[in-house]
Parts: sequence; structure tokens; C-alpha cells
Amino acid sequence: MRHSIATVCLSGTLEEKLRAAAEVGFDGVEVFENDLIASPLRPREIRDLAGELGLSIDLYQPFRDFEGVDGATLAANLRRAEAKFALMAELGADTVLVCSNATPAAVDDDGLAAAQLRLLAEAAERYGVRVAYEALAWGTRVSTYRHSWELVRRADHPALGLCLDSFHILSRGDDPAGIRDIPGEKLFFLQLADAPRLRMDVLQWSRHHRCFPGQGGFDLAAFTGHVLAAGYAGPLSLEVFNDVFRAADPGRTAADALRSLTVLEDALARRDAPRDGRAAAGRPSVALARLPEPEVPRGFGFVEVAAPAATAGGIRSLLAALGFAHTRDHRSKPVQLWEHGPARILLNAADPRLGHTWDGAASVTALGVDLDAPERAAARAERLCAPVLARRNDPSETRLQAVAAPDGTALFLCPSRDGGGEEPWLADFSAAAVEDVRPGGGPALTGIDHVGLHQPFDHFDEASLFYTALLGLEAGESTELASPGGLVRSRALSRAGQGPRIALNVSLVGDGPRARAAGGVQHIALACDDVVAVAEAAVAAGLRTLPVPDNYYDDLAARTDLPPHRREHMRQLNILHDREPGGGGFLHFFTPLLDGHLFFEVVQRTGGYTGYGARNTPVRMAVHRTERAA
Ligand SMILES: O=C(O)c1ccc(O)c(O)c1
Ligand SMILES: [Mg+2]
Repeated sequence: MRHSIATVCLSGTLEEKLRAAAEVGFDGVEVFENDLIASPLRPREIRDLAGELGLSIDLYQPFRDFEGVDGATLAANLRRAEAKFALMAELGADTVLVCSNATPAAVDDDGLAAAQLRLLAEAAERYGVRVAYEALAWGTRVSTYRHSWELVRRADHPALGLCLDSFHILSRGDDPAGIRDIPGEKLFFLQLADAPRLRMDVLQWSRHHRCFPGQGGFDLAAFTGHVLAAGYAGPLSLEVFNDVFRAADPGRTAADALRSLTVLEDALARRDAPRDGRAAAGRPSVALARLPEPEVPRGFGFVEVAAPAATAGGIRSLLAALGFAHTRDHRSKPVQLWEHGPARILLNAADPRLGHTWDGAASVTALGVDLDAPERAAARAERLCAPVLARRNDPSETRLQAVAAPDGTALFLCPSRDGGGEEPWLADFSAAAVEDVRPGGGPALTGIDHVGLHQPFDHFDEASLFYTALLGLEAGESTELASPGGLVRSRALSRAGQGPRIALNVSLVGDGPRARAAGGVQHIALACDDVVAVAEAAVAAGLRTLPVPDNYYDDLAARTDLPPHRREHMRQLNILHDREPGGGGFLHFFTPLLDGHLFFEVVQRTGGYTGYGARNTPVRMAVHRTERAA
């Protein structure tokens, strides 16, 4: 299908927006009137520029408050409309979006509104223009797609049809299945937007919080499926009013936007694929592009931590206390492999050849995910515009494909072990120098439970779509946590019962030092079956667990029926606790911060606990803040 984007989605001048959309491969744009009015380019010059860039102008928008008005206003509105139709001829746009009247004066008279829309369509026809009528969720009289369709049906003019906008329909909780009953030729345009599920005024929700499909809480695949089943064959067009995207780099936003449509189209192709070789009833006639199959990784093959020399020693001691052994060294890079059972950490002494960004503080710089078909994952990543990282491998080394996530973390697509052998990438590591080997051992860790990654403010939604689309994960609801330095938004990416878990965090005070203080840290959470035993052994081996205030344990006594001696033991070891209504439990402890930026956590899940101990996060943040200040 053709892919379009409204200029309102992107930051910059109209020219910058057009260039960004074309650069990533959009086919067309919706030109937002304010962008045109503020542009030094005349409509003809905009048309020529779009033409040179290979973009069609699929929609001119929005024309407001036309219908349901008194006679004098109607005359003025028709005059205004004709001026826009003439402009559209210059611009080379043949469809105008007319949104339902949102003024208090709008008259409650369907017959009148339909007759006036018919007059508008007659005028439009003389200019070769089509009118796409859109019900705004906050329209004074017309706020549902059924009502807008009723008016279009009554007006009965070939130059008048509907614009469907997923936000206006899904935000109100309307059932989109009724769209199937509208004749396809009357669906002139489709605008797609997702949004987080918020309880707030719908106009504010729409103007500030829309996001690209797959980033919010709406089922855009089901919605779009209904529209295609009705026979719509126009472009899939994004119309996303979002405070962050408006200010972010337009090239990145455009890539993020196109990725969202690629994933959506793939989802549509999959739900549409005939299971028994025969076409299903109501199948759309448009061709839908498919992506290579997604594969949920088996888990983390490794997590790589880069650390300056001053911090690397502390990380080595910490890993050793947690029972990790330094088992191997990379053959050509200053990278150590530390292992404890299936948990593997690569400790990188700041290899300057790494292709990704690194700011010099101890941090997670790469994730390795175990895949049965890494080549297919790489092909999928390429189709999703994931930036491929060039790695200067020695010819003898395993060629691992890596892509850069939006926050600069390198994501390595690692072949999993074939039939009981070891993972091929381990061949790049020699045995460690004997005198350097730490014995390891102690109570078992069972793997890497999750990785917590702090995101730059502009890239939070982009990152959640990137990781979920690439790795076949699902994004949970965003939650907000109050750290002493400001609010932190958190979103978990996982797949029930399998694969790696990633927790994305973003500071709502923006980027910079304040953000870091407000929770801009990263962490690696290690899984185990007996967190008390791990904590005891680690403390005996010299680890200092992050101290938890006594007030926390008073509260724990009040809210749980844990026996006092267990609680006291937890207090001594600084183990925290959470419980889910379904019976799942969570016990965990943290380490102090390394370099002010990175910490480790050890977690024990019981009874199918699915969370991340979020209720305890503000406590952890407060203690880290105190320690940072000390
Ligand atoms: O918020 C608005 O005014 C507005 C304008 C045009 C649209 O297509 C829309 O969905 C909303
Ligand atoms: Mg719209």
C-alpha cells in the first residue's frame, strides 16, 4: 500500500518536513494548512518540490467549521472554500479534509448540514476536488463516523466522501466494525494514529498524545482491517499530533513513522492470509507487503557493559561476589567474558572500535539476543529501517549482525547454540589467562531476568516500537514512578513466558543532568531461584547490597503477613518484596550505583509473577540519589 504522513507529525519548516518524509521513503504527504501558510514557498513551488522528492500531496487539511451554519456564514464558508480549492489546484492536491463543525454555534439539523455539504461538494467538483468529511471526536453535532456517514449518504454527491481517523473513532470507544458496511468508494481517506489509553479531555488527548501505530493502546490492525475490508484502497496515512515528535529530529521521526506503517501492514497481511488457501470473505483487494517472520529470541545471549578502567575493577569485584567467573577473553578486543550459569556479561574496557555511541561512563552498550534464525532477523531489521552497525571484524571472527537501537545500544543478533554445542560467537573468545580466572560458583543464577535501559527523552516511543517490532515482543502499559528527582515513565517489553525482557525508562524532566538524577540509570537484573541464598553468599564475598530504609520494612509488616523472622532476615540483607493479586511474588535486592549510572539487581520470581517490582522502584531511586550525593 502507499504510505503517507501528515506534515503535522514532523518538526521543522514545510520544506524540512517534505525532505524528511521523502528521505525515508514515504510516497505522499498530507499538507497541514498552517505549514503552508507559514512557508515562504508558493503552492506551485511546494508542488514542484514534492514532485522532485517523489512525493504526492494526498490531502490538504484541515478545512474547519463549514456545515450546520446560518445563511450568511454559509456564503462566507463557500467563498473561503473556493479560495482553498483554487490553491489546491496550484498545489496539485485533489482531496481536502473537512472536519465536522466544532463551534458552539453549529446547528443540530442533519438535513441542513447534509444540504450544505452537498453545496460544498458541487463547488469542489468544479475544481476537480474531492471533499473528505471527518467526524472530530469533539465535533459539536457530528462526533462519530456513523453520523458523518449518515450526512455524506444524505448529501449523495460523488465529490463527497469520508475521511476516517482511527483516533476519533477509537478514543470514543466506538465499534469500528460498522465501517465494513460503508461502500469502499465513499472512503476517500484514512488517517491512522495510536494513543496511550488516558482518561482526559479528548481534544487535549488528540492534540498532544497521539503516537504512531504500535506505540499506544489501540488495536490499529483490527481497525485498519475493517477499513480495507470495506474496500478502501487509498494510502495508509499517519496523522499524529505529538508534543515530542513536533520537537524531535524530523528524519528520525519519519523513520519511526514509516517503521510503524511497515509493521502495521505486515500485521494486516498476516491476519488476512488465507489459512486454507482460499480467500476469506471480505478480504481487501490491495496488495499488502509482508516482513520476514518475527522470531522471539530465546533470551539474552549476553549483556555487554563498557566501563572505564576506574570503574571496571569495581564491576569485576561485584560480578565475582555474585558468583560470576571470568572465563574467557576476546581474541582481539579488550573484552572479558564473565559467566554464572547461563548469565553472561561482557565487560568491555572501552573498545574504541565499537560502532555505537558511548559517553564514557559505565553503561550497558550492547545486548546479544539468542536467535534460531539470525539471518531472518537481520533481514527483518533491515526492512524496519534499523541502522546496521558496521563492525570491523577480523576475518577469522564470527560475523555477528548488529543494529543500533534508538538509544545507541547495539543489538547483536546471535545464532543460538546448535544441538547442544556452544554458541558460535564464543569461538571469538579464548580461554582466560589462568591467573586471571576467578573461581565463581555459589548459589545459582538462572540467567538475565531483564535489562533496564534509560532512554533519551525524544526516543521513548520510538524505542518501544523498535524493540517490539524487531524482537517480536509486546509492550506493556506505561507507568509513571515518582523518583525524588522527578517523574520517570517506565514501560516493559516482553513476551509472556518466553524471551528477553527489557524495561525502558525515561525521565519526564527531559534530558541532561537533572534527568540522570531523576532516574536516568541503567541496570541488569539477574534471575535466581533463591534470592536469600544469593544475597547471603554475595554479602559474605564482600558485596554491599543497597541499603533499604527501616521504614520500608515497617510498611512491609503492615501490608503483608510475612513472618517477622523472615522480614528481619530480608531487612538485614536489604531484600525487597512485591506481590501480584494473582499470587505471584517477587523478591529482589539492588547494588549501589557504579559510576553514578549503572547498577545490578538480583530477582526471584515465584508463582508466575509478571512485573518488575515497580512499587519498590521509588525506594531504590531515593537511596541511589542519597548515595550519589554523598
Ligand atoms: O485537532 C484538530 O483540529 C484536527 C484537525 C484535523 C484532523 O484530521 C484531526 O484529526 C484533528
Ligand atoms: Mg484526523
